[in-house]
Amino acid sequence: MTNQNVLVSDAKGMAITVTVAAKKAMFSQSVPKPMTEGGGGGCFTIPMNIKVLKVDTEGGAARVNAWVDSLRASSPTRVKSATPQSLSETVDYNSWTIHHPSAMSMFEQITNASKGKQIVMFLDYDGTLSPIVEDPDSAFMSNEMRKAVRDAARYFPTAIVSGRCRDKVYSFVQLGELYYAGSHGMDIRGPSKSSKYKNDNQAVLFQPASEFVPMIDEVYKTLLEKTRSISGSRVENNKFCLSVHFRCVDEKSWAALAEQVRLVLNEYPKLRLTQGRKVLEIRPTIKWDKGKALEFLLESLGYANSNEVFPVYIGDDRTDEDAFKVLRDRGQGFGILVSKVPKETNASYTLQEPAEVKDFLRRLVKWKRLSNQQRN
Ligand SMILES: O=P(O)(O)OC[C@H]1O[C@H](O[C@H]2O[C@H](CO)[C@@H](O)[C@H](O)[C@H]2O)[C@H](O)[C@@H](O)[C@@H]1O
Repeated sequence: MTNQNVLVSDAKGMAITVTVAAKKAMFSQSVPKPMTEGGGGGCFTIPMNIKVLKVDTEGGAARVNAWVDSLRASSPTRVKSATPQSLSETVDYNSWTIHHPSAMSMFEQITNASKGKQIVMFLDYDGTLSPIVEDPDSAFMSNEMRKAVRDAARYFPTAIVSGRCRDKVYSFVQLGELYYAGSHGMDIRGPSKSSKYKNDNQAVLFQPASEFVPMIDEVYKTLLEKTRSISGSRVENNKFCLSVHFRCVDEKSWAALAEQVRLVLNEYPKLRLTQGRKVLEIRPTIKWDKGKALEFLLESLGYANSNEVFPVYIGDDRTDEDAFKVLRDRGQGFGILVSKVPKETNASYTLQEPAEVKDFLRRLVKWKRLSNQQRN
């Protein structure tokens, strides 16, 4: 892969800048070749591919039930406590943490593995920087978390990688010095504020799904109409993708809501479904996800084929697994899953909740400051 930029056109014929490797990854079947050198963090992983929920016209009821079961399994209704309650929960939890230890308890091993390399930080938003709340418009991040992210960005190039629309996630984070990859990586922008990592000759702007915007708008309007009678349902327009929220819907109506999604999607074979935390996400069938966005950003930062980079990706969602898998396949850096409950994951380490993410970022900044002082 090279770090050379090329111009391609979006649907409106506007020139946008993409790197050669990103263009290749987007339009070909092949995934960029995994790196075999420069491995960093430990990888105790259970191989797992993110579930892409298939849309078919037959067996609709079975399909809808499978989605609902999958939504339930991936987003436990209530976590009573951070610590497991029953003996079997304790056994499950303990064996899971052997394979995915806490990033706080493994802090020294992590920083040792990163020595001599540039840490690049990738942060998911919902459930990672902000706690999960019922109203998606109120998922604010605390000022302490903002400060922790700002401090981290002083030492490490930092990107927010979110399923949200880029403008929306920017309005929550409000830090101009970061990279933002909104709509599951389908809308990437570099820092707007001066940053020591920004390369002005290489404006990062990438929107691989722009031709889908009219279709997404159409589906958004149709879904709003079709789901209006389902109390608590909500459809969120994330520009290049949509989220259909189940969180405030009575579980008895989940199948009805999922059925509406299925019926609408039957008309759009160029769209696919993925799922997050009590949410079904509708997005274009292009080969682009958070993992591809991570690779694109690394390349834009000049680390396409470098052994001197140590990417750290922190996320809580199934869609973050694409990025964890990229890091595992590259054997570079590591993923950290934010979760209080055992989950299948390609992440190497875990943190329990956003408060721990903040502590981890603070500790990393403190460690970096100290090691810089010792060097000078
Ligand atoms: O990639 P992310 O930044 O994690 O975004 C994924 C989805 O996050 C939001 O939904 C989730 O958080 C909401 C607020 O806490 C919560 O109400 C919802 O149940 C969660 O699924 C966002 O609203 C979605 O559009 C994103 O796709």
